[in-house]
Amino acid sequence: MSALSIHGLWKRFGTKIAVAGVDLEVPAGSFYGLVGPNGAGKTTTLSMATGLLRPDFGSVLVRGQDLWADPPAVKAGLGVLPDGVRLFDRLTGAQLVTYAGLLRGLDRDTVRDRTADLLRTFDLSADADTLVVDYSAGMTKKIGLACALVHAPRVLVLDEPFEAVDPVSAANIRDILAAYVAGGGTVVVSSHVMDLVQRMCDHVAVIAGGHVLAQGTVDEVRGEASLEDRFVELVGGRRTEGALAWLRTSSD
Ligand SMILES: Nc1ncnc2c1ncn2[C@@H]1O[C@H](COP(=O)(O)OP(=O)(O)OP(=O)(O)O)[C@@H](O)[C@H]1O
Repeated sequence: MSALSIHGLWKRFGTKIAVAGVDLEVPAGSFYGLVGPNGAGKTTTLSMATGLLRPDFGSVLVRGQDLWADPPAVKAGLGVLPDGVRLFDRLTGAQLVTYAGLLRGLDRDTVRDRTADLLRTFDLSADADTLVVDYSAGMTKKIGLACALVHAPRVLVLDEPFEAVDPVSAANIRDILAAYVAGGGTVVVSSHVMDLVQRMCDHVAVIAGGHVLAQGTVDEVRGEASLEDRFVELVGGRRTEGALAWLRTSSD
């Protein structure tokens, strides 16, 4: 069974078609990368795939269950790190993770233990009592990830989890996610870092202009090339030649 199965997903904002008939099959137990240029429709797709944004058309099955038929029930099995959604940042880091755990129906003792574990793992124990509004961008990402993990979901959907995260924390997050996948979980991540996706993920989809251009195992999609070269080939768009001529100091 697929962990996530998306069929014919469409979303329009005014005259802008952000997602134009996206189909994705995320096998259970896979580490799935979603890549695409700015404005490709990744965040819109993931928002619809996680119950944050209602699609105009299309269906989303999470482990065989129709998400939009019963969002609260199906969302219970998902852990989500949305991109650009405001957290309740007037809470401290510890309060925010606690709140996320209680909201997911965990008992207080379990929430207390897991919150401490997560803060330690993400190197945030020293800032447990700092307001999230005062966190750096990378710390905010990590506390968001802790909130996504606290109820031990079977499927994790993470929109740009490594953005602004320092290299040591990124390596820790990679290890945590790899162990989670090894333990039977499924991870979907969007990222702009092709090298990271090539090394970390076993499956990948390339999306541009609201369409899926390629999907499959990383080796199938990249063929003989690196994922980055294949991405540029699929998406096109290297158009710097002759651009911004006025920026060159040699034109003085
Ligand atoms: N709420 C909205 N209202 C209007 N247009 C939107 C809205 N959200 C997204 N869009 C548009 O939909 C398109 C896809 O946006 P989306 O955020 O899904 O792209 P993305 O692939 O996540 O991009 P990036 O890599 O830059 O984060 C863009 O053209 C964007 O301007």
